[in-house]
Amino acid sequence: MIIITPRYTIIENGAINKIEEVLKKLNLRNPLIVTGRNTKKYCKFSYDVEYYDEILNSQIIEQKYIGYDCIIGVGGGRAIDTGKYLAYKLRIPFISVPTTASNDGIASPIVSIKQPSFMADAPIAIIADTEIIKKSPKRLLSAGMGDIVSNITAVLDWKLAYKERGEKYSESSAIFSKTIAKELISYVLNSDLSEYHNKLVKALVGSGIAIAIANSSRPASGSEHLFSHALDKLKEEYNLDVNSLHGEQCGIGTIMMSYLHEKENKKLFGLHEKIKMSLKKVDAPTTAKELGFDEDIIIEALTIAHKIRNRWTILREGLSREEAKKLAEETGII
Ligand SMILES: NC(=O)C1=CN([C@@H]2O[C@H](COP(=O)(O)OP(=O)(O)OC[C@H]3O[C@@H](n4cnc5c(N)ncnc54)[C@H](O)[C@@H]3O)[C@@H](O)[C@H]2O)C=CC1
Ligand SMILES: O=C(CO)COP(=O)(O)O
Ligand SMILES: [Zn+2]
Repeated sequence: MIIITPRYTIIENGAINKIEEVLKKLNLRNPLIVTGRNTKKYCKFSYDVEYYDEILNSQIIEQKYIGYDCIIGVGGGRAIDTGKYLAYKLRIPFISVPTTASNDGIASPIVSIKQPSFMADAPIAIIADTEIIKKSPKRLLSAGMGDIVSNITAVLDWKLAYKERGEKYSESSAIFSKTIAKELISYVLNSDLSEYHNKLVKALVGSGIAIAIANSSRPASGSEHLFSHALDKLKEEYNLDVNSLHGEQCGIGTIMMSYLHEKENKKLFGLHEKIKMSLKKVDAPTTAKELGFDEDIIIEALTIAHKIRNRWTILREGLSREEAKKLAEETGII
């Protein structure tokens, strides 16, 4: 197995000014920037720029991109994912420049534009400017916490799949991923959050690297992500006007899935309450109402989540409507 991890990871104030230096070190000369409309203002370089939504809405014709020797993704999760995808299609390196810390796609080798997600290559470099990230909308930084607490249930699910289904499992990736989440939860619950944005970016980068080492999203995506993907599916199917974020949905999913794990393992007693408290402390949503969904949608998402992909989790063969309603009620989501 080949494990690809970033060669340069710069996480500091003003890091964006180091792009040229990093390009030089990597012997790259002609990048194409992929960004969004809200983040174009950070692309003050003399390189060509394309909007990620335009790339997603058109067919990628390789001839159009001849001459570029790398892609730089500047923005939130969608811009980064689109840049990563384009780089993968063109077989050129990808440099990740997050302008916020809303999910662990910053460093992961995964492209998750649509389900099922797929393994591309990890970024060759990550340039995370903490000055820009700190100023990004608070809501995006709260969502990032949801994508990190997810690691707790993702790892519990992964171990369950190993025990009940003999799935390949890596204890080192699992411990790495789980520790990242535990440390951030502990920091959030016991601090004034003055360094939250810094710790969050590092946690998200670590989580992406755990995915790269495992060569699977297993360390960071379990039943809580299945629930989030199910919500995305229902949003599209019913054309719902809800602008919930990936990390926010995953956070709510983690509260519910950790409760299911607690019921099967007394040692985990109190886990879902602790996760909920950490989400509340950073102002992330912890109820269906705060997330923007009707109760019925939450229940439906819980009943279809196990069918999203072939991934064994605490949901096993699925929840009935009654079980789903009870779970959402008992955890205070509805
Ligand atoms: N590849 C992977 O491993 C992963 C990929 N994802 C994907 O990421 C996407 C979600 O990403 P999100 O960042 O939650 O949403 P998003 O990419 O839609 O960003 C939300 C909004 O925030 C704006 N934004 C970003 N930085 C900003 C800044 N500094 N100032 C002002 N506005 C800013 C963006 O322009 C966008 O309008 C989903 O498509 C999800 O599937 C999520 C997790 C992991
Ligand atoms: O969101 C992710 C990890 O945080 C990506 O995982 P998926 O494989 O579930 O798309
Ligand atoms: Zn995620």
